[in-house]
Amino acid sequence: MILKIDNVTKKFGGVSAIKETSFSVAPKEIFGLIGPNGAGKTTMFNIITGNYEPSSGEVIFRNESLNGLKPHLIVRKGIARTFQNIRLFSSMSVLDNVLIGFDFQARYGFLESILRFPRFMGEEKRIKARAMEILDYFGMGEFVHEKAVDLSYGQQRKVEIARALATNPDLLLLDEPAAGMNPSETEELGELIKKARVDFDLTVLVIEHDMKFVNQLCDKVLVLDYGKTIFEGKPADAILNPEVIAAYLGDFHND
Ligand SMILES: Nc1ncnc2c1ncn2[C@@H]1O[C@H](COP(=O)(O)OP(=O)(O)OP(=O)(O)O)[C@@H](O)[C@H]1O
Repeated sequence: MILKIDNVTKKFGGVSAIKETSFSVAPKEIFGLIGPNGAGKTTMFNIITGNYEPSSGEVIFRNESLNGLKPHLIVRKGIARTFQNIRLFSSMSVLDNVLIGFDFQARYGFLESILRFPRFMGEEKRIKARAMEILDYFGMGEFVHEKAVDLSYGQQRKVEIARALATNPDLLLLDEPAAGMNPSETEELGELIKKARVDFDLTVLVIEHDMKFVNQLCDKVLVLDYGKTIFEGKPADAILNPEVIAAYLGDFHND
């Protein structure tokens, strides 16, 4: 298993957003985290990425506990994410937004970058080429010099994924990647994520509300409701499960 969530609880004041939840994600799996609004999905992402500390329980990534690690260190361990609300720098170019993902500072501090100027320049060139390559992969090659704000919603989501991939992750967390996309864009994105899993050697954990998309994309799903697991298994079986149906009140497109 590449990721193991071991009996994790997260409390905010008196409210438990996550209650004693456990699950494991296998290498190269596309694993869906689903459930109605407020079920605790984004909280789970925030725990995995170190934005929140679990109240109890443990997150284990490649046999190593992530508890207590700051988010930037977790990125360096090989976990990257996108956000439910797109977080691009709107007035910066598409290319610069992706370059941020490469985390220059992590490799070269300011002084180091002056002392090793030639090497730094070589590295910068290499990083730029890789950023262009990733953007091309997502069909964004012709937009690299556009400002992020001038792109469509669907294009911005692809740039966010490209930026996450720039950190060279083993595990990619996608928070509602298809939100705001039309059905054909959604289907295209699903195929692209499946292809990227192979080409970028990725394990993917995805939060999504669109069950058609989940069905197309995910090998396995975990359904949360009020912070508790109510189903784990194949997406096609989830939509037939009475407890899952009750949690959604029979409406899988309630968002
Ligand atoms: N920082 C916080 N402080 C207090 N309560 C929070 C915080 N973050 C989340 N919660 C609460 O935890 C619960 C789970 O929220 P969370 O955002 O994880 O749900 P979700 O499944 O991602 O929902 P959605 O589909 O609407 O994004 C909610 O009741 C929410 O109000």
